[in-house]
Amino acid sequence: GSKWSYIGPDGEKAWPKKYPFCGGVFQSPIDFHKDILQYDSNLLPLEFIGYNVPSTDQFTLINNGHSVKMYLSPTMYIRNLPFEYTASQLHLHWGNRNKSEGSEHTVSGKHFAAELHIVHYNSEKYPDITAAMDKSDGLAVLAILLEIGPFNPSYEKIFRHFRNVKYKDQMVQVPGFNVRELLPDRLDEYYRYEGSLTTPPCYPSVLWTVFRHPVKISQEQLLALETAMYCTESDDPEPLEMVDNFRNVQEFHERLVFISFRE
Ligand SMILES: NS(=O)(=O)c1c(F)c(F)c(S(=O)(=O)CCO)c(N[C@H]2CCc3ccccc32)c1F
Ligand SMILES: [Zn+2]
Repeated sequence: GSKWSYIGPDGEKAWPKKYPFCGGVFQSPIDFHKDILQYDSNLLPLEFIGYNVPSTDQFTLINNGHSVKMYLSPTMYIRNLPFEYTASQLHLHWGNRNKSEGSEHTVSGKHFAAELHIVHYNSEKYPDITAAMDKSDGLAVLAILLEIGPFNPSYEKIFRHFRNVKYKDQMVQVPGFNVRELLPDRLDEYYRYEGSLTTPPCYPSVLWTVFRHPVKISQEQLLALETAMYCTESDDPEPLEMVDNFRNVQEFHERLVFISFRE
C-alpha cells in the first residue's frame, strides 16, 4: 500500500521523493494570519443537501493506517460552490495525549486540538472521486476545527465505534445520522482558498472551506481519539500508535485567503 507516514524516514519531509506534487505548488494546510486574509462579500453560506441520513442507512468506518475515515452516502452533496460537489468520506487529524494540538490548519500560528475533514468531489464534471482527485477543480474539502468543551453527542455517534477500528484495515458499520450536526452553527463564516490534499499524493485539487468557529468535544472524547487507534495491523509485533497524523503548515507566499466575515 501507500508507503508514507507522519514520522520517521517516510515522514512528510520525504513525501516529495515518492509523491512529487507534495513538493509542488498550492500545498495545504496553511496558517491563517491577518496579512493574507481578504474579505469577499460573494462568499455565500454553503447549502447541504441530503446530509440528514436516516439511521436505517449505514456508513462504513475504517482505519486505513493513516487516519480513521468514514465513507459517506452519495446522496449527500453541497451547493453554492462553483459546481455541485458530492460527499465521499470524512476523516480526522489529531495530536497525542500529551499535546492536544493536532489540527492541520492554524489561526495566527495557533493549533486547535483536532480537525475534521469532509471530502467531496465535483460530481458535475467527474464520474467519481478517482477521476476528480487530480483535477484542479476536482475536490472540495470542508474543515471543522475541534477544541475542548462539553461532551458532544453528535461526534459520539462516530467516536463510540473507535474500539472496533483499533487496527489498520478494521472496519465497522455506523448507523446514519445528520452529518450537519458535526458542523458549527455559523456556516456563513469561513476561510476559503485553493490548496491541496494534505496527504500524498498531495494533488493541488482542493477548494478548501475552513469554518471560522471551532466545534467543542470533551476532554474524554479527545483522549479517546488520541489513544484509540494504531497505524499497524492487529497482529503486528511492533504496534505503532496513530497519533500526530497532521501535516505541518506550508509556505503560502503571493496568495490570499478569502474570508466571508469581517473580523
Ligand atoms: N486531508 S485530506 O482531506 O487531503 C485527505 C486525507 F488527510 C486523507 F488521509 C485521505 S485518505 O484517503 O484517508 C488517505 C490518503 O489518501 C484523503 N483521501 C482522499 C485523497 C485521495 C482520495 C481518493 C479517494 C477518496 C478519498 C481520497 C484526503 F483527502
Ligand atoms: Zn484531512
